[in-house]
Amino acid sequence: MSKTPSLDVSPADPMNDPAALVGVIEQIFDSVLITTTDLELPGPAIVYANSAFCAKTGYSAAELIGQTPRILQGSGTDQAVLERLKHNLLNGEFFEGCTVNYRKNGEPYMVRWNIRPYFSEQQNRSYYISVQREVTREVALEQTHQRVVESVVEGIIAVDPSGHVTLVNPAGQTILGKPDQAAWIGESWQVLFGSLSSDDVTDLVQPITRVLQTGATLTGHRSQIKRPDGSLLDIEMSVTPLQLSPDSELGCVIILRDNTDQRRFEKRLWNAANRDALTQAYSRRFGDEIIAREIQRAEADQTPLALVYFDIDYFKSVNDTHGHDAGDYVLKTLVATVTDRLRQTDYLIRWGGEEFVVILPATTGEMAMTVAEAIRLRVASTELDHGLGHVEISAGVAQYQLHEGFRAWFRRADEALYEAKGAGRNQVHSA
Ligand SMILES: Nc1nc2c(ncn2[C@@H]2O[C@H](COP(=O)(O)OP(=O)(O)OP(=O)(O)O)[C@@H](O)[C@H]2O)c(=O)[nH]1
Repeated sequence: MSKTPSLDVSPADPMNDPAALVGVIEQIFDSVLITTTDLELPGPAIVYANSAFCAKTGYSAAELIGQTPRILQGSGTDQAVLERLKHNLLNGEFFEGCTVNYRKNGEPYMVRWNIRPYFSEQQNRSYYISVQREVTREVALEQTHQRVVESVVEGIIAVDPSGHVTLVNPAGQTILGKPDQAAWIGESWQVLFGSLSSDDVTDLVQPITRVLQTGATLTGHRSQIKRPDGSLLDIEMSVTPLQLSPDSELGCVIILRDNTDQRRFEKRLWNAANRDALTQAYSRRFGDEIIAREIQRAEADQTPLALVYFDIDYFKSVNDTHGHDAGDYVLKTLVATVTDRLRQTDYLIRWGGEEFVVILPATTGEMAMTVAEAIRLRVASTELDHGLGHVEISAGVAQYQLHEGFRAWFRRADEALYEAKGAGRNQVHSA
């Protein structure tokens, strides 16, 4: 029986081959520096610097050997980090930190580095082995991100896949009315809305929950919230899901935009375009739009629609006796008084001068008579300031007849008003 010949070539073990290890250290991208362990001035001496270190700092190996690593330090070097470094090394502990170093040409760069004490048994000598990586771009990027997050006017909230808050920027804190980020970090995201009313919470929590469940992005969700100090805020919310890996749970980034000023501005613009500047009743121009729309709806749905056309009795004498400003005050008060009596769905239009039209959707002529009569009584019983006493109105009421069109409808109401005036004023007539 023949014996299998044994191979006497043992597999190579690079870890036992100093030349191979030096080759690795010379080849890696990170800088490696080995120094003596003398911490007293002038400090440890460099005994080895790899090619990456030389390339990064601009020094040759010959220039570095025997020097102290302090030649890398400068005005921007963080002394607190160096103190920690010294403390750790004196205690024989591992150190890791980040600071500014300087190249041979004086150019600063950010470095993240670690140092481990190493004791060589064979040579009975100890070293500090330091591995360094330039992080200038990463730090700059991180600082830029942080500045952006801190300076944007939108509130930014980050929620990790376990549902915990990891970031609330200053705008987010202001919008949610709680200027203390620390109170939220690490908390479950629902806590963010804990100080809002339950309706507001539902309006915000439900859409966020949906994003976390479905992964579908939400944009432009509008909501009005009441902050802890009672102030109302119009906000617009967008929620973008975040997934770290295909099978992980979803986190998200919530963006809150405070639209209060914009909405206020839009409302002011809208009012300027559609309301009468003196009384804030709807303008005649917008009134035409309302009437056309309501006629169309009444014709389509076959629902009743009524109109009250009224004007102030003897208004000329208010102006003549008390002046134009007093007349303006009477008109404003009248509009406030009548508006107060109307439903949200009714429209009060300043038709011109001291004439007004009220459009009452889903209202019969009979019901409109009751409304007009109530308005008449309320106006007559409203005591005006500045010793003006009270004013009275006369009104004509007409229900829309299908397909008659606005002109005919309005003419009937006008005739009813004329009758009311002729019959002695301070009364309501029906067409
Ligand atoms: N102060 C003020 N007066 C206005 C305004 N628009 C119209 N008027 C005045 O309203 C008055 C309307 O007078 P008339 O049309 O004679 O009607 P009246 O005095 O109310 O008489 P009757 O309607 O017949 O009871 C005029 O004096 C107008 O100058 C306004 O915006 N401000």
